[in-house]
Amino acid sequence: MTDEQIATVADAVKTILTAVGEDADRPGLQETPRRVAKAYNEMFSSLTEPTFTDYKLFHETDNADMVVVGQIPFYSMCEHHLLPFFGRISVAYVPTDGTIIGLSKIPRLIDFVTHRPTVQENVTNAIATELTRILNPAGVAVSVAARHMCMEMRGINKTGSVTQTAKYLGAFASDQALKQEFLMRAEHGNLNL
Ligand SMILES: Nc1nc2c(ncn2[C@@H]2O[C@H](COP(=O)(O)OP(=O)(O)OP(=O)(O)O)[C@@H](O)[C@H]2O)c(=O)[nH]1
Ligand SMILES: [Zn+2]
Repeated sequence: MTDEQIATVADAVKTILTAVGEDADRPGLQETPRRVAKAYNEMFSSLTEPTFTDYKLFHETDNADMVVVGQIPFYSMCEHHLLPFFGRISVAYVPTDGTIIGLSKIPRLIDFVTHRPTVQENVTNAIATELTRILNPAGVAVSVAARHMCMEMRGINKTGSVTQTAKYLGAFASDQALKQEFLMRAEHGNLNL
């Protein structure tokens, strides 16, 4: 966000504090609007990036087995309440023609799709869609498990409930054994590390 956008968000936060009945000028709150604006600048950082471009592809392997990156932590904000949802994402793809992506770029892609107001289903689908665009792989699998603060600290108040979503494309959609192997490796493959 620009300095002007940060100032606008800070003004809006001060308005909210006053509207809910706080004294926005009391000492403990004087810096709060600007802190919240800076926090939003981090949490919504990908709104200033139109597309995900920060990746390199390699063609150094003839490996056609699935690559699994499991249990990647993420934080996002639900677009309905602007409250956090967070959890873990497991991603797998089956390379085509030995084309692979730098491993760190998968968590970077997760940051790109989660650092904006969104819903869990969109996070799940966007990761699968972007990896398909980038890698044209033989298959993509994405599994997301998350806790939603809008279901825990307000509303229905169900503490600890876990929402699970998944997207399977290509070989993972057509081959049940491959899907099962992904789920097994994503959930249990790192227990001894
Ligand atoms: N499908 C989906 N729903 C979500 C997600 N995050 C929040 N929600 C839901 O969005 C819905 C918004 O429903 P509304 O009825 O418009 O809002 P509300 O009155 O605050 O709903 P309650 O949470 O039931 O009090 C709620 O059911 C939330 O649980 C998400 O990632 N995916
Ligand atoms: Zn919500």
